[in-house]
Amino acid sequence: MKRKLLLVHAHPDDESIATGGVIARYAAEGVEVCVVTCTLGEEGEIVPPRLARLVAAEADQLGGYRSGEMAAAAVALGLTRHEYLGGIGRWRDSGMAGTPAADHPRAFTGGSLVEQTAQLRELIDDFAPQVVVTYDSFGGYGHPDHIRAHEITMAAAPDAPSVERVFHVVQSEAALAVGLAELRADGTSPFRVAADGELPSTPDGKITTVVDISAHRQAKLAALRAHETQLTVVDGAVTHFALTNSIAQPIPSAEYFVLAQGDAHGAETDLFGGW
Ligand SMILES: CC(=O)N[C@H]1[C@@H](O[C@@H]2[C@H](O)[C@H](O)[C@@H](O)[C@H](O)[C@H]2O)O[C@H](CO)[C@@H](O)[C@@H]1O
Ligand SMILES: [Zn+2]
Repeated sequence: MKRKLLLVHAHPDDESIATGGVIARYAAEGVEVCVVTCTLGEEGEIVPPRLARLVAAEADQLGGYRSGEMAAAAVALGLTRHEYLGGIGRWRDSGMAGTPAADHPRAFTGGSLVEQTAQLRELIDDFAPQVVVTYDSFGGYGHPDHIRAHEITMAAAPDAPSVERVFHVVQSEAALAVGLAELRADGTSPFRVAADGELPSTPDGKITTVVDISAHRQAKLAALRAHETQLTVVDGAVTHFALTNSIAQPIPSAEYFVLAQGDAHGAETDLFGGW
């Protein structure tokens, strides 16, 4: 049976930041991979000064520009199917918690949970994945759109006939600490290295699945570079990245998951393991 993996993300860039390695790995292994992105990331900040006026408060063109970044990242990852929830432009980036963007009439978090869940379920029934990946209930770091993406996925996926496993992608506490220590020891990052405990992570005792993505790290880096409005990739002794907040973050050679539903047998190092 053809293996199929579906990943549900909030903004263009999340697919590469959180799961770029597993997308590249499984696509290379012949798994059919589909990413659903819930918004166009219209409310994002912008790194390159030459693009600064695209922001929502000025030309309000960032969403369209990021759709192009998303397409380029898909090519870098070997991703062959990408969907926007409800169709491109249906749901708008709600902004960080507490910002007025949440009041926009098309804001993702202001939309109907029932409608959005039905839109996702329609995609799941059409694609028929055995494995579905999204964020944990905190959305990874608390962004309202990430939390809503978790909510609709956990409403739509578990009882879909094809779905056998649902995973939450998380940051490994241990891998993050090692990566930050390497960045501090290297001492050459142009960005501030996050302090221990500053970035959200999951205790490794809760992690069920560690997928080695070292063979696909270059594809992940290329996909990250495609999202130039949102982040900077720093090449060097310790290749790392920083979002628009200019906080240096490591790029581990594995991606980490917590099995939220399904049979854990054989899933220690492979989302499809044991089958
Ligand atoms: C990775 C991610 O989810 N990015 C979101 C996030 O962007 C952050 C936001 O602009 C914050 O104010 C910055 O300090 C941080 O560096 C950014 O990563 O929220 C944006 C607005 O909702 C969203 O467009 C972006 O994809
Ligand atoms: Zn996001």
